[in-house]
Amino acid sequence: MPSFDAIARTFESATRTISLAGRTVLPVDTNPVPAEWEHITKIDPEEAKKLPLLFPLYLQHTGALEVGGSKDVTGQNTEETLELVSGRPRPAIQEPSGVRQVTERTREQADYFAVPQVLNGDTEAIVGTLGSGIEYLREELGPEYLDDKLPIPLGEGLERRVVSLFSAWTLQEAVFEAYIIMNLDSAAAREASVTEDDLLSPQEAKQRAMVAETVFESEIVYLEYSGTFGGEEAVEILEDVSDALSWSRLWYGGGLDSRENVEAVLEAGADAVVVGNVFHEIADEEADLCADAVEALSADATHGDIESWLSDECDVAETSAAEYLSTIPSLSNPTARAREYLVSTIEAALALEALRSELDGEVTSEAELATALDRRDELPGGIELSNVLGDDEQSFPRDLVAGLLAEDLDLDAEALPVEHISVA
Ligand SMILES: CC(C)=CCC/C(C)=C/CC/C(C)=C/CC/C(C)=C/COP(=O)(O)OP(=O)(O)O
Ligand SMILES: O=P(O)(O)OC[C@@H](O)CO
Repeated sequence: MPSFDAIARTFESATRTISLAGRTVLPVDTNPVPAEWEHITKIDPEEAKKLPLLFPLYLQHTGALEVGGSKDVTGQNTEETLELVSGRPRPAIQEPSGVRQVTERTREQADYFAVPQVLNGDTEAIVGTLGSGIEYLREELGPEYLDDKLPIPLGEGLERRVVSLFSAWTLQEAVFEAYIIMNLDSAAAREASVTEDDLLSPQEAKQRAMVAETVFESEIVYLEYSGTFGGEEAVEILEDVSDALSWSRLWYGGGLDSRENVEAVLEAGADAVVVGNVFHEIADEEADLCADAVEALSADATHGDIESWLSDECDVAETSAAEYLSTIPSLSNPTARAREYLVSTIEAALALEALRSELDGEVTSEAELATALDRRDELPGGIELSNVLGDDEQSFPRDLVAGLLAEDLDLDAEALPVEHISVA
C-alpha cells in the first residue's frame, strides 16, 4: 500500500503539472494579477508626496493603486496612506521597499501584496531583503498575529507550525514583481545598488525576464525608469521582453505624462503602465491654485466664476491634472476632465475655507464638529465624492472634511490622516 507521503507527493506533482499547463499550453489565464489593469497609479506614502483633495475623482479612472516608494517609507505612513486610498475607489496593492513597512494593519488594508525582486541589482535586492522579510513574518508578525487572533495559546510546537503556515501563505498570496531598473538616477536604483555595469541590453533583459517567468514564477516583470521616460531604449527592451513572456504581466513605469508616451510603451508590448510622479504633482499644483483662489474669489463664487478664473490663471492642458489623465488610455478628452476636477477642487477649497470661518469658536469638540457637519445639506466636495464612491462610503466626505477642519479648529480628534492631503 502506498504511504501517505507517497500519496502526498503524487498529489503535489499532479497539481504542479496542471499549474504548469495553465501557464503554458492551456488557453487559460491563471495569473492572479488582473489582465484588465492597463493603468496603475503608484502612490508614495512619504509625507512630502501629497494626495489631491478630491483624489477619488482622479483615481476612478485607474485600474489599481500601488502604495509604496523607495525613500522615507514607514509602516506608519503606509498604514495612513492605505487608510485614505484603499478601495477609493480602486483596489490597493501594498509594495514594500523594506521589511518593517509590512504590518498586521497594512496586510488587512491592502487587497494585494506585491514583493519587489530586482533582476539587475545586488544580492540584497534579490534575496537579502526577502530573507529578512521571511524571518520577520515567522518570528515577529506571525506570532503577533496569532496572539491577536487566537483566544487561547496553542502550545509551542503547534504554534510554530501555524506561524510557518502563516508565513508561507503570505508569500503564496503575494505577487512578485521582477524589476529591471534602467534609470541610474532614481531612488529605486540607489536602493537596489544598480550601477552602470548592471544596465541591460534588450537581449539580456529578455533572458532575465524568462528566468523570472519560468523559474521565479514572478507574476509581474516590471521595466522601471522611475522619474524619467525610457524612450526608444525602453521600447526596444519591451519589444524583446514581451515576445518572451506568456504568463507574467509586463509593466512599464517611469516618466509617463502624456498619451503619446503611454501609447509608445503599450504598443511595444507592455500590458500595463505605472504612473507615479505626475499624480503627486496634481496635489502640489492644486495646493497653490487653491491658496490663490481663496485670496482672489469670494466664498459664493459660482462654478462659472471659478472656471473663468482658472482659465486666466493657467493653461489647463498643461497642468499635471491633464497630464495624469492623459496617461489613462481609455479616457477621452483628459483636458476637459482636468478642468472639471480642478474647478470642483477649487470650489471645495473655497467652501472648506468658508466653513472654517463659520465654525471657528462655535465648535469645541469632535462631537460638536460631527453634529455641525451632519446638519449641513452639502459638504465641500461632498457631491463629487459621493458620485464616485457610492452609498458604501457615505461617511467619507464628512470624515475628510472633519479631519481637515479639526486641526485648524484646535480640536483633539480621531481623524483621518489628512496630513497626506494637498490642502491640509
Ligand atoms: C516579505 C516581507 C515581509 C517583505 C518584503 C520586503 C522586500 C523583499 C522588499 C524589497 C526591497 C527591494 C528589493 C527594493 C528595491 C527598490 C524598489 C524596486 C523599489 C520600488 O520602486 P519605487 O519605490 O516605485 O521607486 P521610486 O521611489 O524610485 O519611485
Ligand atoms: O514616478 P514615475 O516616474 O511616474 O514612475 C512610476 C513608477 O515606475 C515608479 O516606481
